[in-house]
Amino acid sequence: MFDNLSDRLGATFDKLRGRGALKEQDVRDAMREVRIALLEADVALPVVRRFIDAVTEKAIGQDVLRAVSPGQQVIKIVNDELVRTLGGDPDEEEGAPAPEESRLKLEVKPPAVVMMVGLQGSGKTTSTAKIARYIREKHGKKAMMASLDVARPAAQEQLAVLGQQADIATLPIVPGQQPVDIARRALESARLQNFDVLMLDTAGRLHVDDALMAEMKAVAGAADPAEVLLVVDSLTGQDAVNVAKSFTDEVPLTGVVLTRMDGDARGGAALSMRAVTGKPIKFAGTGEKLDALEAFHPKRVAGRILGMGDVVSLVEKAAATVDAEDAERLAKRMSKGEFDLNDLRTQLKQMQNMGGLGMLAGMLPGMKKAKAAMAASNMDDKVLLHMDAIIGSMTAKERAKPGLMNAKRKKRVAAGSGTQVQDVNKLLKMHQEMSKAMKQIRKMGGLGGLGKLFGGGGMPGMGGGGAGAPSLPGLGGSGGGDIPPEIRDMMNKKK
Ligand SMILES: Nc1nc2c(ncn2[C@@H]2O[C@H](COP(=O)(O)OP(=O)(O)OP(=O)(O)O)[C@@H](O)[C@H]2O)c(=O)[nH]1
Repeated sequence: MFDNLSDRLGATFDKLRGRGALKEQDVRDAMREVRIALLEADVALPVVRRFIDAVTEKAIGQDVLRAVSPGQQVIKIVNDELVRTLGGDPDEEEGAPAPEESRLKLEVKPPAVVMMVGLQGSGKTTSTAKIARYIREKHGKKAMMASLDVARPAAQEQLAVLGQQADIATLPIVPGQQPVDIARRALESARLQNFDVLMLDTAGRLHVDDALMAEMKAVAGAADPAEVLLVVDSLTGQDAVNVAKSFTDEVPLTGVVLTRMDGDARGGAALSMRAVTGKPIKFAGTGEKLDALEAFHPKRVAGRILGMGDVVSLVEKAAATVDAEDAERLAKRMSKGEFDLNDLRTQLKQMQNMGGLGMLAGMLPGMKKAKAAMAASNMDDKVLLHMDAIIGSMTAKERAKPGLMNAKRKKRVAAGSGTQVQDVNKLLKMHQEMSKAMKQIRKMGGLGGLGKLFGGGGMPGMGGGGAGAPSLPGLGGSGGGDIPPEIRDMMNKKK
């Protein structure tokens, strides 16, 4: 699991922290954890080996040994290797477009044929419509779709329905016509009607077999496709990679579409795919809706693998421990953009239940600053108890509006809670940062939105309906599996 990878890395690198230099043995110990995590994520063994070797070699190098923060250095090396394994360049600029090899090559004499192949149920038909739509939105090109699936009853109708939904032309169905003939008719029709692109949705099978491959070859021969995209279900892990390997050997694939990335928190298929097949992943399907398709960005996916998986385990922990009533009250307030010291107190209680402050803050991308504030004030879980006492010594008014407190009141509160004025100030500073972070998270659709991205439930206490908590209004996720652009940006920025 991805959260295992980050858990393991976190635990291992915590041990490394503060030692000043990385010893070979430390790196090897850390890599053992990485290896287990990757294998658990269903990454193919040769890919795991290559990955570990590459990281080990770089990590034991001179530069790393001189580093101030060895743990972080290794995390960076692991991250960069993830990006490379996914087919990206770790040094590319933030916000750069998808790598060249991941882009569609449509600059041929129109109509450019995009042939979709894959097993039954992989999401081929849905992806065909998604890509036709994508081509219109991102390339400004007009696409026509044709289904060559004469094996599955109603497959052609399914594509026609999707075409209607997305306002994309489909080739009229002629009952009884065979795939190669349909392909020829589609080409002719697309040419006559001046379509830029022709999407061919081919038949699937339950397994790779000779008849299927023969049909794919015949269609490719007749249609001379500019792109042959293999659609595989990322949830099937190494099976997806094996399917891809079989197709690669038979059909001139130009790229891979990984569907159901919205439900795949492990990324094993993504990590193995390129290394095993040598074909770039061009798109990731992120939901059932027709706009749930992303150009494949290795850096983003690497970021998700390393960092964002934390959110899932956080969600699970939260679901098990958070008091549902508190959570609902807090969510309501936060949905109005309110977060005072009473809320902070509730939140602190929940954080304690969930394993402490630092852990929680470390998990939430929006909480970076709050975490820095905590680190700066040397806050640990003992301080968490003090904070509860400090807030308990304030008046109701002060809890609602902490800005009201003057120096004299702060002194009183400190005395009343058995702490120092500087502790009170630290707490206020932290509240400020958290309240900012909360607003940011709220803007992004709430933690529910984050949780849903990775197939987890929402995060109770902060919105979204997690197991064991009621569905909370206001802050819920953005629905579906769509990744809101803000979160996408955030995932991109997060290293
Ligand atoms: N969550 C999620 N669901 C998807 C995704 N892509 C496709 N699906 C769903 O998966 C199911 C199967 O998709 P289809 O497009 O019918 O599969 P297919 O490969 O064309 O199947 P055949 O035509 O039988 O070969 C549908 O319910 C889709 O909505 C995705 O990226 N995420």
